[in-house]
Amino acid sequence: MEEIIEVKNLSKTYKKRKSKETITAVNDISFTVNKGEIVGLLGPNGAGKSTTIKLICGLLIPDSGSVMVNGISMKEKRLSALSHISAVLEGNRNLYWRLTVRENLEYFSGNRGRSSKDVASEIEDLLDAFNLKEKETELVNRLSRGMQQKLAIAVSLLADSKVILLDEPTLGIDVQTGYEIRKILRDVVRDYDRTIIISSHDMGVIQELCDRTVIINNGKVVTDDKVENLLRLFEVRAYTITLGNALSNQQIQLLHQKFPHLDYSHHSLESTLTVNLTKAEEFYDLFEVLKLEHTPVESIDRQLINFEEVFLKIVNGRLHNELDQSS
Ligand SMILES: Nc1ncnc2c1ncn2[C@@H]1O[C@H](COP(=O)(O)OP(=O)(O)OP(=O)(O)O)[C@@H](O)[C@H]1O
Repeated sequence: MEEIIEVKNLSKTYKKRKSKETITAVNDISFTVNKGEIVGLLGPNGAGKSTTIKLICGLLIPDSGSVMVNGISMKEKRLSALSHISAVLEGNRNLYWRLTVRENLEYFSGNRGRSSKDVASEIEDLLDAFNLKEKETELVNRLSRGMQQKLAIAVSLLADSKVILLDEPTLGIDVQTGYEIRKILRDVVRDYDRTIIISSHDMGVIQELCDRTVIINNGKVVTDDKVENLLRLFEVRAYTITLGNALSNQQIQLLHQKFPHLDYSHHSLESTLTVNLTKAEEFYDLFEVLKLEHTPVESIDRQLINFEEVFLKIVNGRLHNELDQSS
């Protein structure tokens, strides 16, 4: 696969104005993005996602490390590298507020050197696909936040650049418009044959749209893998076992020795064990311990894990344990 973005050992610190305190927002981050991929940048608040996006689109200059866009160094040939990138940044939608929807589409495509004849039919298609046809003569400052976001994404597609960076595309947008934006990104953007990097908190966006996700925490890459691999890593081994009786202290101790990440809860109505099993044989170990006190098993459910849970496990440092167990 052909690589279009290479982020190498990127670091960026900020200085707080008043206290002069230094904040390391991005700390030696490296990853690559191949042509045609949709890659999600995921991470908790303050992880460094927006800073990474701003470094990739040249809005910030790194303290160290490099960004290559289509083989061109952002540091050495900034304008040439930037000609391959369109960015829709959070809180700054790069639109002219006193122009109408259609005028924005026409203006920005012209701005990127495309003739109005060339883009005429594309503009019609985008107005349709983004459900903005009815609003084409509306001034941008009269549009809702969701419509402005859709327009900003449409403008980025018209710019004809190879890479689109979307920072939090569904943040602060209602459920319906969020769904529409995801659908547009899934259906339309793929037709436009673009490479996309999306930063988001929205697990729906990551799970539905992204081929791969780079998870960032405290300015570092924690994992970089296909969404389906991350889901599989956790999904196949998590079981919840409902017991007929409470466990004895000896049983709890033995189970914790064998399964360090086991969760045991006991309420007046129910006792449950939640455990990640690496191999089927581990069931025998578990049942041996239950047999000591003839603890009845009422049910065994394999847990269906969603991406949100996977994400929490990863940022809470559980990934390495899971990886160690699976190797
Ligand atoms: N201009 C700035 N000046 C000082 N510190 C900053 C600045 N911008 C970001 N930071 C700090 O850098 C760290 C990373 O911020 P960044 O916005 O990149 O994270 P993020 O993952 O995008 O967070 P969020 O999801 O909350 O938007 C945070 O601790 C943040 O407070």
